[in-house]
Amino acid sequence: MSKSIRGGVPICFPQFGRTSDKTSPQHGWARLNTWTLNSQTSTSVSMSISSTSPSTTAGRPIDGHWPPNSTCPYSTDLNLTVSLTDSGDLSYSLKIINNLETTAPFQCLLHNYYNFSFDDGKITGLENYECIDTQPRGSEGKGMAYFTQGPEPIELDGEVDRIFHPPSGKDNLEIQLNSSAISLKTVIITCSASSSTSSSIPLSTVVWNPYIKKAKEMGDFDDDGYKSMVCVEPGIINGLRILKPKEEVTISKTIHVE
Ligand SMILES: O=P(O)(O)OC[C@H]1O[C@H](O)[C@H](O)[C@@H](O)[C@@H]1O
Repeated sequence: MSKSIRGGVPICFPQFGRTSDKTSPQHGWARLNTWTLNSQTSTSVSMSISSTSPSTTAGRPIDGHWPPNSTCPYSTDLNLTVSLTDSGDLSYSLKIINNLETTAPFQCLLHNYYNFSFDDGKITGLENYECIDTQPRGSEGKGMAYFTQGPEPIELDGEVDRIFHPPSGKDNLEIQLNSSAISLKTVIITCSASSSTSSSIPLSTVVWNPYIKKAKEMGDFDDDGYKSMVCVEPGIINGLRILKPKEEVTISKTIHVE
């Protein structure tokens, strides 16, 4: 097992964050293990990883579904294709496959890092989402704050670590980033998820910037690295989603700059 890179798009699977099982790594095993390169062209690359591969370690799933030290009851494969489209967009397709005749609970999140200016960056597209703010400001002090995101853009003003769940009926994400880090161009992130056994799956997202103190605490991050980045992390993280027997779930994401 290795350390995940801090940049690009680490894949968080089968959970986002930590579980009460302290032996289970933060954000799961998928970003910590080596993926197999399956095919490559000048504009695309396809790779995969399997929970049952002998080289995949720390493959513990989420609480209550896989007791510590038990044999893995699941067999899930992840197939990822990243490609550059004819119009210059970057496109991701991540397929999560349950190989068994039993169910398998999971969460999955694409932990994208973007070049972004802390000072003037603006994030839009999350109005009416239900926000869980893990780093609330002012009188709310420590703990969590819960609110509905208004129409105003999200700006960075300190440590930001917020989870946004969509309002009913809004399954697909479309988020815009604007900042001088990208010459005030707009980065448009669109993301959707579907299943082989049902229609679309609602997508949540996390917005994260570590700010000064956390940036200093992270050994693999420049002290002032927080000034030029933001993570916008779409995923299936509103509770656990249960993969049905043999079900396949696909998360598709496109990054477009205009
Ligand atoms: O340091 P990592 O394990 O890569 O996690 C980096 C960050 O990921 C997400 O954005 C979480 O919401 C943050 O709480 C966490 O700090």
